[in-house]
Amino acid sequence: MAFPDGFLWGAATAAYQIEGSPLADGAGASIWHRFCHTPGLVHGGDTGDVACDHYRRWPEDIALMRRLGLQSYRFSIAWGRVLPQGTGTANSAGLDFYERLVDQLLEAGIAPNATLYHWDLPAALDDRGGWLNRDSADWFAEYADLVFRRLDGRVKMWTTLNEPWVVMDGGYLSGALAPGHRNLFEAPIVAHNLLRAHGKAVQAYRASGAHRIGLVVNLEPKYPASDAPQDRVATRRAHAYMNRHFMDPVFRGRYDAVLVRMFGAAWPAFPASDLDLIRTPIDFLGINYYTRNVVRDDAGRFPLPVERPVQRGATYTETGWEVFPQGLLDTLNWVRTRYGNPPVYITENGAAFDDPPVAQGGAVHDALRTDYLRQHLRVLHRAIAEGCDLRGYYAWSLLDNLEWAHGYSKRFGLVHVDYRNQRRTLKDSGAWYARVIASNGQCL
Ligand SMILES: OC[C@@H]1[C@@H](O)[C@H](O)[C@@H](O)c2[nH]c(CCc3ccccc3)c[n+]21
Repeated sequence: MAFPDGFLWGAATAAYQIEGSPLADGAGASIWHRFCHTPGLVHGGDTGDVACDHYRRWPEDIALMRRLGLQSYRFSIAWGRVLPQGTGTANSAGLDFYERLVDQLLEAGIAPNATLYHWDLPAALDDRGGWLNRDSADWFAEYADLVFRRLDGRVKMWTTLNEPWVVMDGGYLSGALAPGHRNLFEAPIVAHNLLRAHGKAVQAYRASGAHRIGLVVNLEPKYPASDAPQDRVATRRAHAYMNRHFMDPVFRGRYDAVLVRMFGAAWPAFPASDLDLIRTPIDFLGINYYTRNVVRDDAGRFPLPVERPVQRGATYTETGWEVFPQGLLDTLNWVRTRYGNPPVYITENGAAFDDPPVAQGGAVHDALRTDYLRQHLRVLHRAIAEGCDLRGYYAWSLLDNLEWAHGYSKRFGLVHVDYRNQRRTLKDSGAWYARVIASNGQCL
């Protein structure tokens, strides 16, 4: 099933998950450096101090990308390497690192796709209120403008934020992610400032940039556990809370009324002009898709109880997510019909399984991951046939890496990393993905 000519095949990573050396060469600490170094918050006390040592081994990792035949590589820039205090004086060593990485990617024929924010806020800005401070939108725009002026042209695909919903829900409601707050009143303020920051960065790009910029969202389709009214109402609420929460303001310039009602007294009165900023047009949407959510009656409780009722006969990943490729098709058709069929890249899709150990001679027979990826790529072909303007796909992830609060216990990589000696081993799924890319999906 060949994909359209020009369909872009890639793999994705994020700075704090792979780079290591978080304080090297003048870099400023991030909230994830602080979070990992706070006892009890991350599995096994794991930190990003070393991770995949990509800050030093990036030439070797670009060689791996060439071996996979990647046409594009999605990575994130650590704000604190570029601006150690988050604003003010730039750190040339930090900018140099990303400049060298980008130049070598281009040398290898791999198109860089740079994410400005993948959760690693400079700790110095968190000390000033972080995303709770309305000034955060200006701080982000200052950082974005600096990076655009240095790298735009060599980087031709930019995204502002990775998954503002996860930043809000994980960082300020469940507290499972940095900075670990649990405050219903903070969540909408953070979400709104993230969206304002996105809008200001897009406006900064329109002033100096010459290529394309978008936003990356995690979308998880919600299905009622039954036709019972209370299950259907709960499903609509879950859909409002995760999926329409950021898509509606960015593409339609207003928040979902169901969402506003759910927050009730915790929903502030935002200036109407903010929504004009937030809806500044973008060039493409990045969608991170992993699984679906079956929703049962939530009895009106809020924040929503996070539950995933087990689906008989389904396969589950090591992170407890049901393998449900149909949800990707449903999601893409929902975006197509509700938001005017914007150009879309799947900026993350992948799975953690209990991979077998590296076999003699260096192989990792991760058949479950290959099957997961194959099922989801087949669905993409159908989505294109049904009219979705789907431009490309990035597998999550190039490398096994730091899976946030799970530490190194969950492996998503197409390439296995032995953290004892940093040895990389191409998994069977990686070799298979290389064949998919070489055949433009024909072999699926
Ligand atoms: O969990 C796998 C990946 C992370 O390693 C990426 O950094 C992040 O962009 C990302 N997002 C999602 C889906 C949203 C989600 C994140 C965390 C927890 C639950 C859902 C899965 N992933």
